[in-house]
Amino acid sequence: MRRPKLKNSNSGKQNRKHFISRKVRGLQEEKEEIELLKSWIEFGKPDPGCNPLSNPSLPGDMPIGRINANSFSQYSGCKLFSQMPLSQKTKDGLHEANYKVMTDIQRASLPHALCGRDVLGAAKTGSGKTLAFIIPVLEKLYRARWGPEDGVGCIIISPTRELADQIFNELKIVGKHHTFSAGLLIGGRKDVDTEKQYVNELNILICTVGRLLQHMDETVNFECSQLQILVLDETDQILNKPFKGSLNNIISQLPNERQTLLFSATQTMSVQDLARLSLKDPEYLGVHEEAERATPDRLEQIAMIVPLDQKLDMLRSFIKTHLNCKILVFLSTCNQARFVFEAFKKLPLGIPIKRLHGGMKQEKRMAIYSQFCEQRSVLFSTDVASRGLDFNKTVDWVVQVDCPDDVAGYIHRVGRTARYQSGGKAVLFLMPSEIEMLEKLKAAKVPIMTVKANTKRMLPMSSLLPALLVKYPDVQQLAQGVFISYLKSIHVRKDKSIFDVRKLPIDEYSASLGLSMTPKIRYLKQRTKHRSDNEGSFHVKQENDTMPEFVHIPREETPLDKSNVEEEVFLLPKESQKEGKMNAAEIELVQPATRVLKKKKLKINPQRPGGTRVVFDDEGNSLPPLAAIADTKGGNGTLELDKVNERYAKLRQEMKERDKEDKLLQHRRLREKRQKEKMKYKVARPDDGEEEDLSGSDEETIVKKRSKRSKTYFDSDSVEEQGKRIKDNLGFNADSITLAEQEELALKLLSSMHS
Ligand SMILES: Nc1ncnc2c1ncn2[C@@H]1O[C@H](COP(=O)(O)OP(=O)(O)OP(=O)(O)O)[C@@H](O)[C@H]1O
Repeated sequence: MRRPKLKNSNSGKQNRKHFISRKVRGLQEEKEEIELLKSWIEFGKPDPGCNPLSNPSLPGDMPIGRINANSFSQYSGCKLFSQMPLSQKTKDGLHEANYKVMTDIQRASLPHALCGRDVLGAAKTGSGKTLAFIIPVLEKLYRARWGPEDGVGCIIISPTRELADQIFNELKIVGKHHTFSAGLLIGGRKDVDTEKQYVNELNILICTVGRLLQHMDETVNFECSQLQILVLDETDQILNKPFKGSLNNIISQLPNERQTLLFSATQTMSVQDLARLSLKDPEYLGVHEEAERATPDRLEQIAMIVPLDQKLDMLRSFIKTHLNCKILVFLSTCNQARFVFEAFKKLPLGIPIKRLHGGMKQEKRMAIYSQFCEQRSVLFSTDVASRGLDFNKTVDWVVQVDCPDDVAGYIHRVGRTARYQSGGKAVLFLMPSEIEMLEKLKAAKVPIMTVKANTKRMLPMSSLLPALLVKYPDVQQLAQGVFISYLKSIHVRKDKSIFDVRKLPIDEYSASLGLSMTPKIRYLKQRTKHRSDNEGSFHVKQENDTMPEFVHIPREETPLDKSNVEEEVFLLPKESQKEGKMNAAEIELVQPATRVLKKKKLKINPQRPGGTRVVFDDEGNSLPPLAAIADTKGGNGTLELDKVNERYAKLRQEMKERDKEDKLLQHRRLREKRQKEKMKYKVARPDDGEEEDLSGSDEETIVKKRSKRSKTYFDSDSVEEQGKRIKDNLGFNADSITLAEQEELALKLLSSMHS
């Protein structure tokens, strides 16, 4: 597009001056506000270890902020956001989102978090923990005058992609008037390469563990050495398996000098966890510890004893009698979510149904999640939706068809309803063998009432399934997958006093899924013996009566089977596989029963050239590379596996070290570059005493630099076209300069270059 000619150069100059002086005035005001906030926060900061909830709240007619030269209004204990030492931009964002009165966790944690302390916050589900960390993040970066040249200032880590997306949206709402750039970095997206290009330009990263680690490992310039604040949402989950290893890796790459905020409805942190996170005198704020119940007050909870083979009938009856409700149904495995969804699609319930599980494509997951927020429907989900998700506070019923792993799992699942000030209901189907769970729940202050299911009014589902399975072979395959994966999900659970696979009515369960024959499950008595001989050690099964074990005899593979296999592996403790810590029982779950683990000796011909690398012997004759480690002395050309392993380990080590050196070098270069840019920028900042100099090139540098502080939201899935997307997202800020103003500036630059 051609630049329009300026008709009147005088009026152009005047506009320019007007614009620049307005900008400078804005900067001066910002500087003064920051000074005020810093003094106010310092003046009224709560004593370490105190819970601000116990402080009296501020009377309504008290002045807010500076009272006289050296004193400020009290903020620890106050009830309204407007009484807190927050920037006007944050206050405006909160006001527009209709956030006025703080919740308990916000009242308790904000005063500590605002003055830079590490915080461990625990409060019931739906009590507003998200704002309790978003506000300190915005404020910390604002008071540090964080800008694009400063790079990543905050990392918020979430256990699931949907929760990360929800946090990102909340940040966009509350941080609307700030100029920071923020990015959503979550797995399951194709365009990681585009993310890599922009990740260093972002100030706030909201990410899942895996994607963050991927950037740390793969993005050449990824730099977070200036990190100011780290947030872990659902901390207890992130600190445990399967995230534990990755999180340790991430933490090791972050600077220790930072503020850390940890939040969850169920905090089960150990001293080691605190040490891992290098927390400094953290403030523990468990605001509902003294409460009578661990779950929201407006939540009604009931439990029903339902035998395994009647669960589907009960579920169908339940949904049919609650067609006007939004219902979230939890199942143990992806296979179950798939199967139940497919079956109910073919036997309609009279209400829209959806499914959500980890085996789905990311775009689909996001779409389902958004649809369920808006639409009255039934969502069949795995625990992927059990934590943090708000669904617009509109879920009426949470139905747990399968018992959760533990009490914490239960609290998070039921917490998807009765959020903030709304009410909700939850029902738990318990098998007779799982009744002990009720005691555990009651001991953890979960008020749950047992009701008797009215089996007479139960609508049959299992009786309809055999015909359905005959008609749809793909659903039949799914049913078989459900059978296997459900048994495995019970088998891998830790609490054996409740979850005992031997107590399950296997044949009845198989029949209730519509299967004409129970899939072959060979029960083996666990026998573990470690034997070592000359060839090394391996596991063999041995007699042991304590725990049964099962091995699934694989069927012929079909496309559906493939997905089942993925899920079955998913059900196993992944990290123990990775870390080589699987016990014999777990190994048996993944190995076909007939597979014999044998250590083979590979034979090679040392004279046969192979590969491109040439190795020479003492006489200068060329040898293939592996010949160097072949047992040539013995004369049989046998390749010693130990030597091979040793060699590979050495090579791996070398590569790791080189990789590390490269990364360090790259980081150093980048830091130097940033430092230079920052210096240039800081020299040119008006708050360093240069705001008076508004003529000539300095003034242009200031405004140009400041105008760069427009906001970018980077959500790599939100717009189709990459380049367009990034451009489109620039300039969200109401304070940022308009296109006409930018053109004007560019014009001035050009004319000053020519003159
Ligand atoms: N001060 C407030 N005023 C009004 N609504 C609020 C306030 N704080 C939070 N909310 C609303 O309450 C709901 C629950 O908040 P949030 O998702 O932060 O809860 P949570 O404690 O993080 O829950 P979970 O433990 O399930 O993650 C959201 O819809 C949020 O918009």
